[in-house]
Amino acid sequence: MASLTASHFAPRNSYVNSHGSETTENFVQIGLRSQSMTHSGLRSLNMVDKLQFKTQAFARKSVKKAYANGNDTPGKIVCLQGGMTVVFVATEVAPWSKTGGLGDVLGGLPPAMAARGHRVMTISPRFDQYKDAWDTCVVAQIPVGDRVETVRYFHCYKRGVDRVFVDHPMFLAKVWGKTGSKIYGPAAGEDFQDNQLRFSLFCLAALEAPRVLSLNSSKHFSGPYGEDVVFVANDWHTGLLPCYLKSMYQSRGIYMTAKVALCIHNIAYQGRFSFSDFPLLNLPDEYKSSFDFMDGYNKPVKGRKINWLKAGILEAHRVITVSPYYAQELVSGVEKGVELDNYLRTTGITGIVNGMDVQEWNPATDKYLSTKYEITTVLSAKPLLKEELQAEVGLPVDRDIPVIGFIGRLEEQKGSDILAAAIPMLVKNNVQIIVLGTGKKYMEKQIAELEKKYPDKVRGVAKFNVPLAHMIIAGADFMMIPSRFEPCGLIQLHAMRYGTVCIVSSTGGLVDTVKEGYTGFQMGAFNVECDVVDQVDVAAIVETARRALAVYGTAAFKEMIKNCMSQDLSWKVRTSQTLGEDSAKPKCYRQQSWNRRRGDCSTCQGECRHSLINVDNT
Ligand SMILES: Nc1ncnc2c1ncn2[C@@H]1O[C@H](COP(=O)(O)OP(=O)(O)O[C@H]2O[C@H](CO)[C@@H](O)[C@H](O)[C@H]2O)[C@@H](O)[C@H]1O
Repeated sequence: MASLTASHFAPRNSYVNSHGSETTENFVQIGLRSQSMTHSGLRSLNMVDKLQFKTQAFARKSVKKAYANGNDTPGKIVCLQGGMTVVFVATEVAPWSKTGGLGDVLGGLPPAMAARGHRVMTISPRFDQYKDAWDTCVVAQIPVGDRVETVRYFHCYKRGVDRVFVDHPMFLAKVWGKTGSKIYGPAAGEDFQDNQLRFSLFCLAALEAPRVLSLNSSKHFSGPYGEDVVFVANDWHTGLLPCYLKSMYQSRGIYMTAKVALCIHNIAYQGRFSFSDFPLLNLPDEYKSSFDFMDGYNKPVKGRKINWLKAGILEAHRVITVSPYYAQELVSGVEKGVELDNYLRTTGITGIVNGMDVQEWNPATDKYLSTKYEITTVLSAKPLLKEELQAEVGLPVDRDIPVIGFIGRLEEQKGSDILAAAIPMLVKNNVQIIVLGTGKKYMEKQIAELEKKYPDKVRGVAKFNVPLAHMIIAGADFMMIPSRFEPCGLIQLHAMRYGTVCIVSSTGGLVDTVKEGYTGFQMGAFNVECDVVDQVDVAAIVETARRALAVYGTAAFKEMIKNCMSQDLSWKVRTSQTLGEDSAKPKCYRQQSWNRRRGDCSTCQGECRHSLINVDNT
């Protein structure tokens, strides 16, 4: 069976050449949880506590008090003397830069951390002239390849977080914009030739920032961040960060207490390059073995390679990922671990489910919706929003026709090709299907052809369109998420918050967050082979959609809408859930009795899906 490594994945994280990027989060969650007043939380903190958690009791008490008082903004919160200094490093930070979920997480998690009393910075490239970020006039000289480059730091302070942007022509001159695929390459699926130099420069600039910037926007903190820092690196682009920390700083007595947590948002993108490129990275030879990698692919060169993500995994102090079930999948074997499973089994990996940004995604205040709503008004608001959505995309306007939405990159991970194969059968039902996504050209074409064939039933919008994404999330009755694999997935969280019932494949975070018959419908795990569309999976989509459509409009469906909306899916609650009471419940780490259709485990009656899977050998 072809592994997920094959060059199936598109651009933004291109694949065997340069690759995806995303966020940071789990580690933060660890930090959050560390204050969540549970034993297990503190236990799983063992890395963090070595860093800065010197006054845990005080911190826990203060946070408890702050939340008891309803405080959730940094302006109001008690300043925690025992809090951490956390620096998130990622190529995307919404709303300034975003091609997918990485940007979302970097947008939402840091403010949640700050609200807990931590001092929090994010660092990302300055891809555009962001109107709210000012030139600090601080520059740094950064060795990159065989030359030295000057970077400038731009800054703004939002929701308690120092947002820092690294300015250099390798970012801004190439991209000029926040959502284009040009963050990683000139077009979808292509990488910039100099991506290794770009992200090497970015990692070093990120390591300099906490030392050279003196930031004073916060009421609670001022001056440089200093050296007692927890860096949260995200995905392969930041895999060099722990290597540089050790080789260029700690070897000189700097950052001696600093640590790096590496968060994997998507292991399919690893940053594999020719082995002969190693000297470009300015690392001592002793690091070669951490990068050394053999695979059977010819991209970008045949044979021996360097692998940035592998090095990040081996050199970071801790490895985390975005859901417990994905953590399990990553260590389960070569297919889902994409040839890094054996290293992860050695280092250990902790999975903590993502939260979502409940400010950006709030049906009660959503600026893209003409009708705002919450749980008590959802049943009257949704039909209106559905009609608007139908009119917007040019489908027949009829509130009684159930609408299924799909939002995501059109590529194998997201299973848009499986959905396309299922659509001719799906449209035999009384249903409309709206697909919003960009990605591989042949998949965009597939959707366009289906639209031509079924003009009254199918719409495909091949654009990155945030307002329309909000309209679909609110106006659709169901959200279809047929991913071959899904580390966590944010679409289903957004959808549930808006009372839109999800139909999901049983993988990664979709297993952890969508409960069969209660908040959605599970389709079972799909074949991860990317170069085939498995007819069993097509049938699973058709059969599950039929099951969901049969419930549409019934009292049970209304109940599901309410179940979805009554969950708190924010970062705040996520963190306390995962490290809090759920970690005390019985766990089924292997989920041997997993029922792929029902989406739960008969041994634990589903409880295992909320447990913290800590595959930790350290
Ligand atoms: N055409 C379009 N127009 C407008 N908006 C669009 C869009 N296509 C996608 N989006 C938006 O981009 C985000 C995608 O979120 P996903 O969780 O699917 O992320 P992705 O796969 O990129 O991220 C990876 O990282 C995240 C974060 O850890 C994991 O949840 C996920 O499983 C992993 O694959 C959503 O906010 C969605 O609305």
